[in-house]
Amino acid sequence: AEETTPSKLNRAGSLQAKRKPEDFIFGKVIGEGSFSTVILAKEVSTDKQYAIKVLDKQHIIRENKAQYVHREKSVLSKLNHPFFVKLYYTFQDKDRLYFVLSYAGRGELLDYIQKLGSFDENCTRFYAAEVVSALEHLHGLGIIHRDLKPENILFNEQMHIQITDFGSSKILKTDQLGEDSQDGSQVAPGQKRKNSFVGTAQYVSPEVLTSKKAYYSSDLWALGCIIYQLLSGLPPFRGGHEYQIFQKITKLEYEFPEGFSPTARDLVEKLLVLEPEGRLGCEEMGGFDKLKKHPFFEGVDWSNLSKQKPPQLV
Ligand SMILES: NC(=O)c1nn(CC2CCNCC2)c2c1CCc1cnc(N=C3C=CCC=C3)nc1-2
Repeated sequence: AEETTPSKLNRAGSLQAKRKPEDFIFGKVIGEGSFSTVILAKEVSTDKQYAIKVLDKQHIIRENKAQYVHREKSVLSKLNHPFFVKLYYTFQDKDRLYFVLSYAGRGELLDYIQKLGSFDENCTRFYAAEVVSALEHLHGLGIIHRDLKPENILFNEQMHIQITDFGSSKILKTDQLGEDSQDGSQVAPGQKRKNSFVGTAQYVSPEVLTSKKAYYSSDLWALGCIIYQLLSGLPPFRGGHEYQIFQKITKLEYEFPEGFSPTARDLVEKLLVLEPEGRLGCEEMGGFDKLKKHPFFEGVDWSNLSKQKPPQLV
């Protein structure tokens, strides 16, 4: 009998044929991870472009990374928000796993910062607001990104952000009663845990460096670094070598360039706080509502950012 294509229920609960590699024409490589390659691909039947993350099964097993792959898939499957890359399909063949993700065609925020030198206040306000809105959604799902940086903030064709790369994210709580889905150990909601992962030097928070604990507010620290970098062109903590950067972070050794606006400075100073519970936007400091009310965000309409026309990047 002819082989029937296996099918499964999609998000909307309708039957969906399982995709297979032959359904796509693979093009250029757009990203390389330690155990994944991201390839631009076109679906033959729809002509739609996707970013397909291809993972080698043997390599994942050899490097004992299966738990990270499961975590990334479970995080991506939970995420259904305009400011995150979307996971459409997953399938596998004998040697590889395939994650079919939305393609953010306008590339990385980092490229625009480097091309323009820095963003003006209006563009910084808009895109910082999109990142805040994205973090509010992510933390609301009990997920920490843990490696937020301008390279992982992409733009779609409409120039709205698409946050990506959840290979190093952490699920602090699932919908069940605080059970941590990765290894089944019980983690009370909001409680922190020992972790092996450390983010990218310039954006890693002091607590991850000293106690290896992941907090929701570790992403707020990264937000502070990103806002500083949007307005000044460079991240606040810099150095020739990682240990020099780490030293400056743990000693909160950074300064503002001439002309940095006082309102923006006040916001960055409220995010780059050594104690995680002291950062504007964390629960202990009034949560995201308090952060969204900061004077720097005056005039932002938080209700429909993804529907607004982004300011022209100048
Ligand atoms: N690791 C990933 O999941 C991933 N990696 N990339 C490419 C990386 C390139 C370096 N900076 C971080 C992203 C992607 C994804 C998800 C899905 C995804 C969707 N669209 C793009 N688009 C790009 C367009 C131009 C240049 C780079 C990426 N890229 C990705």
